[in-house]
Amino acid sequence: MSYVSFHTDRPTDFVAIGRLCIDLNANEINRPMEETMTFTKYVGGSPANISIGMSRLGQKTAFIGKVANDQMGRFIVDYLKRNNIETSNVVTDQTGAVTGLAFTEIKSPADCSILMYRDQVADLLLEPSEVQEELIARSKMLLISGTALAKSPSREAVFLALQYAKKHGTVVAFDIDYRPYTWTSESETAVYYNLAAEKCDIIIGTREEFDTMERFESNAEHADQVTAKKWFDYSAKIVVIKHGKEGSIAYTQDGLSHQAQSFPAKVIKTFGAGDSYAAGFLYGVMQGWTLEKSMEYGSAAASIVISSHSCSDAMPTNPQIQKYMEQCRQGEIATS
Ligand SMILES: Nc1ncnc2c1ncn2[C@@H]1O[C@H](COP(=O)(O)OP(=O)(O)OP(=O)(O)O)[C@@H](O)[C@H]1O
Ligand SMILES: O=C(O)C[C@@H](O)[C@H](O)C(=O)CO
Repeated sequence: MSYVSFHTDRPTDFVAIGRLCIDLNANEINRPMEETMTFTKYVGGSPANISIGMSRLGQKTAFIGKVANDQMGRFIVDYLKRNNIETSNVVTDQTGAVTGLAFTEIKSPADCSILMYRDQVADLLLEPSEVQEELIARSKMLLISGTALAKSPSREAVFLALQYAKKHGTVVAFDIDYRPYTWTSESETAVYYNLAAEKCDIIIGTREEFDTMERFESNAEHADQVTAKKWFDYSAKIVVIKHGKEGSIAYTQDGLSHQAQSFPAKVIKTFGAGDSYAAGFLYGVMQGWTLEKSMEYGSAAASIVISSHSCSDAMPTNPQIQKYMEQCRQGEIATS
């Protein structure tokens, strides 16, 4: 059964709005940042990673965002183009803003963190007037990502994009993507996340991210079902709650729940799991697959990415995911 219906006649499958950044991933892994000397540069930012994932899966993909007018900004745009992502709505900042940097610390497969440099970043300067209505109108799905709601004018740009999506019947997916360092307070986060989630068809987040959204509500048990139910009174058709290695659960308007286990992985670092999961899952939903199959696909994509050094560059293609799933079935891949 299909829980969301798409305008299948549209030329663009998927458009994401939000941040385009740089990841600098530690080359010397299994040690603290203090002892890390070299890094490899990749395109980063959760919605950028998801878009790259969707494009690798063969979806006609576009991006709405803002980059710095410097070498890093040009590197990002060039990488998107090389990955067949339309950049007609990627605007170049003219105010001297910089590119956000995420330095990753990989102390162990289970203990990774990100050190962010995000003062005066270009991605949060996207103006509402820069969002192309025409692009959203010709896309089947719009993905919004929580971090873009953290500051004006990017916040208003995302709300305008949501308005355009409603007007044109574009399906909206919301990846909560909570990055505390971008926000002023948890109360501010909860208010804006709720305002955005009300307008979305598919909401994806971790248990902890939903807890942040529920700051002003009573869900003392942190019950996934209680979390999901609230959104069906607004626009949601699917609510996905992720539980790391324990897998994920999706709830649907008809009161059903759908579960997925995680796949084995030889984990290098855990970040990027959520982005690859989102790409694989949303791809499945767009193909009209069952939620179980879509979640399984997302979980396999996540295992591939966390077994790799990068997030964006490691986003898998369909043959890679299918091969990985088969190898897991044959018991050829064991958890590290
Ligand atoms: N250690 C792990 N081993 C195997 N699969 C994992 C592991 N961690 C996460 N995953 C897979 O990735 C999916 C999403 O992971 P998670 O719930 O950690 O999301 P997230 O917190 O948004 O990720 P991120 O670390 O990128 O922010 C899980 O549902 C699971 O399938
Ligand atoms: O989201 C960020 O800004 C950092 C990401 O680019 C990084 O790849 C990651 O954390 C993936 O979720």
